[in-house]
Amino acid sequence: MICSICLNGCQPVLRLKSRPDEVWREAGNRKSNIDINSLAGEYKMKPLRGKALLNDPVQNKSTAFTREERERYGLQGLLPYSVTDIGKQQQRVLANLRSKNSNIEKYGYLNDLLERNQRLFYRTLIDYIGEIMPLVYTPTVGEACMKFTQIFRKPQGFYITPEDRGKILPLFENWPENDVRIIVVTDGERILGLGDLGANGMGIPIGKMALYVACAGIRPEYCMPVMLDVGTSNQILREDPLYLGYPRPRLTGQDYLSLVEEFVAAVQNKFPQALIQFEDFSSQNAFRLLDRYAGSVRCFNDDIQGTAAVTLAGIYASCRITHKPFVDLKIMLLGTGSAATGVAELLLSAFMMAGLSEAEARSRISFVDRQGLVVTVREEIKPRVRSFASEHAAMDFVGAITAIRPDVLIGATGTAGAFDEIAIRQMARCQEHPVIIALSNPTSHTECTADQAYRWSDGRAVFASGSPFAPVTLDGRTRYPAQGNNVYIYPGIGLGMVASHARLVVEHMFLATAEELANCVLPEEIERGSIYPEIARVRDVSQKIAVKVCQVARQEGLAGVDLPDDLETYVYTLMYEPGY
Ligand SMILES: NC(=O)C1=CN([C@@H]2O[C@H](COP(=O)(O)OP(=O)(O)OC[C@H]3O[C@@H](n4cnc5c(N)ncnc54)[C@H](O)[C@@H]3O)[C@@H](O)[C@H]2O)C=CC1
Ligand SMILES: CC(=O)C(=O)O
Ligand SMILES: [Mg+2]
Repeated sequence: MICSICLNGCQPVLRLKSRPDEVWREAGNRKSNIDINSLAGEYKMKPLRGKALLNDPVQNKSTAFTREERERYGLQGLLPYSVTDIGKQQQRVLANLRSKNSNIEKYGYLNDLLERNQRLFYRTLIDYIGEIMPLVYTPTVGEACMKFTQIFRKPQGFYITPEDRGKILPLFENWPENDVRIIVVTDGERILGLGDLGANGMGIPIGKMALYVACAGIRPEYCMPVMLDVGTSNQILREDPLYLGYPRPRLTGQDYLSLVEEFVAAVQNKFPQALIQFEDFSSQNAFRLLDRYAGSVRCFNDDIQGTAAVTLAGIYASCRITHKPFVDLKIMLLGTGSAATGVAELLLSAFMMAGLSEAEARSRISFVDRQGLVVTVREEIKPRVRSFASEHAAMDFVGAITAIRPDVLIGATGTAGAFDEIAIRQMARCQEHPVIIALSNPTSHTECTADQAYRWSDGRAVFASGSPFAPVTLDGRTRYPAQGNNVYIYPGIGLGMVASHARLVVEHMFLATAEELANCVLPEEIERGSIYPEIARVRDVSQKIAVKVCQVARQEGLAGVDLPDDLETYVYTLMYEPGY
């Protein structure tokens, strides 16, 4: 019998909700010195009774408390008669959810559910990930951030402002958990393609964390969303009487860097096992912080590195549709920010790993910005982009497509419509199956829609986008766009880091996980033109990504524990599976 988790023949007994150490023993692996209970051990719960128990989102089961539990915990009279199981509760949640008129109402309802009954929230998110992910993540999270001041109900996550300078470490004592393994931190300066949203950007770390739990089985208590609220350059927000953030102009320069430094040092001190995920920083700070910390601190930047891996995976998978060898590809990037530059740098390594010289590899990658093709004769070029500048004469975007004839076009601009009809038609003139990856989020900021990409390429494009699009039927044939989003990478990276206790996150992890993600795309998905796995399989994917991270950690001598041979089983045993 094939296991529905790993799809490779492991015994379904692993699905049982045994204690992790029992599962591990069952797997027959005794080669490790790992104390599995310290990694995935049961969460120690406070003993609660009565109303306090019903009001505790971690322990609450609401109508699922059995008669015996109702008696034992003083719940009689506090619940309606019927005892229901989690499945029935899910049906009620779904009926409620689907009755809402707008996505933002659904977002609010789901947030309330999380605050009421954490296990029911995560179980439902996992079981209905395709339907619910767009409501807790892109695109709805973008709208939620824009409306954060109006829809705010209950504080979640941890806020740090310049007024906390010098006392971040003691402030961490206020966080209810001592064992934090993953921190997603933003300063709110580049929230999706929406710009500087200041403290309203807290929706992003919260949404990313929910997906860590749902997509990779990271235990909720290990997760800490953080807002480094250093002010905002968004004057409209600062002047909004309902604005909840630090209502000053954004901290810059040394004042900014020293606050981040204090935050990172405090994390090392208080939560030494934590992985820090930098998220939605401005491009300049994103690179600055990554350069400063990647070599010494367990951290990565999701927009630079997670996005690069997911994009590289999509490019690898596209070769199975276009039947072109990866080493022959020419890739054009629109935008020269964090995401595009991260993609170019990982692609460079991937091309070189595939046998190209550095010069040859660089020549396969071209950048276009608002001024057109980035060419060597230009005076002002961003330092990280300069080495990719093309030898061509200066020309506009469509001219560059015509001259270079890229196989793959990637948009990371945050600008709606940046792939217009002329550009897509030109791609379709140059290539039988142009690969178009419109990374920008949320949907309102995508470079082009799925419908546009298929229509303007006469149905021949291979299309993926950062936010999800429904299938498109054109000339009687249905096309299935894929979602090219770092959600396929970062949760697995986090799980792999939790599993391996690796000291650092290194580039090989992103190269290896990109390959693995591409391998996860099933033949039937390739057949229908998708370059990413169906989102419903994201937990299986994250498990495989985590295994790759462990393998790289072991190969590079970075693992903090002696990893066992059977990494699939080991990683699986660490994954939180919500239920009663
Ligand atoms: N799908 C995914 O997993 C991810 C998507 N993104 C999305 O990518 C977008 C960009 O993110 P970052 O690179 O971090 O932002 P960024 O602000 O660092 O870079 C955006 C770049 O696009 C350029 N640009 C804007 N409009 C343009 C146009 N019409 N033509 C040419 N260049 C243009 C800007 O000058 C800048 O260089 C955002 O919308 C973000 O949501 C980012 C990370 C992951
Ligand atoms: C997906 C993501 O990380 C972004 O759009 O910024
Ligand atoms: Mg991001």
